[in-house]
Amino acid sequence: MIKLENLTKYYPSKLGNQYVFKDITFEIPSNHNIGILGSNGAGKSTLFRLLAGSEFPNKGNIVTDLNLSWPVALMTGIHPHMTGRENTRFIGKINGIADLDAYEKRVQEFAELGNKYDLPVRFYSSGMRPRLAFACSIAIDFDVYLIDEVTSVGDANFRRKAKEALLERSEDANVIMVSHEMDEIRQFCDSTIVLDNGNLTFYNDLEQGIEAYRAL
Ligand SMILES: Nc1ncnc2c1ncn2[C@@H]1O[C@H](COP(=O)(O)OP(=O)(O)OP(=O)(O)O)[C@@H](O)[C@H]1O
Repeated sequence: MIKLENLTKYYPSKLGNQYVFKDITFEIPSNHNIGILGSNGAGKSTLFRLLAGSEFPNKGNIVTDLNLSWPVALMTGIHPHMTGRENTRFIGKINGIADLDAYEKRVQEFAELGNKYDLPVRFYSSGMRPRLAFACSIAIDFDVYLIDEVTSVGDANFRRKAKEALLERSEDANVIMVSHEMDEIRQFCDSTIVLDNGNLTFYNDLEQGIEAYRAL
């Protein structure tokens, strides 16, 4: 269960507070793979950051009994001055992984960074960083994976591998995904939430949701 309770989120600006969500109460249905759809600026990434706990609401709460990932492709929690290996162990530790050696090995194998795994992340290319972040996330058994544009992770080969890993994981876990690619939404999701003007609408029928989004 993930509940948004009287949730308000705004960003202060010189034009006044810019509200993304105003006093929203909404339950994100469990046991669904959900695509979040909405126009540019509708609040998809903001919702993700709130779900992942990397930002807080101005008012209200998000209540959940599930273990949610951080947004998978994003660099949340990766420290540029630490090596890939050090980041992995740090992330493993804060996520309560008991066997850190096994976790480190899984991440190393999946990320395929070669000897760069032992260099500080600030020396990584822009494609290598999300590979590390993705590997750190997929190697943890979360209940729900928050996926922001999986198409943006690494090169074509890595993207294929990332998609396969996610599809495999979605047999036991669920995904909540933001993507502007409807093929990707169809591949991973069975339902959608459409964001429009600060409102969230759940569509149990994926195609109906895509149609509603296109009609915006
Ligand atoms: N850090 C911030 N400071 C100020 N305003 C912000 C900040 N982050 C987001 N916003 C504003 O909040 C609104 C929602 O932005 P958000 O990035 O969540 O939209 P989105 O649906 O993910 O858009 P896109 O499809 O373009 O990625 C926008 O109006 C944006 O300008």
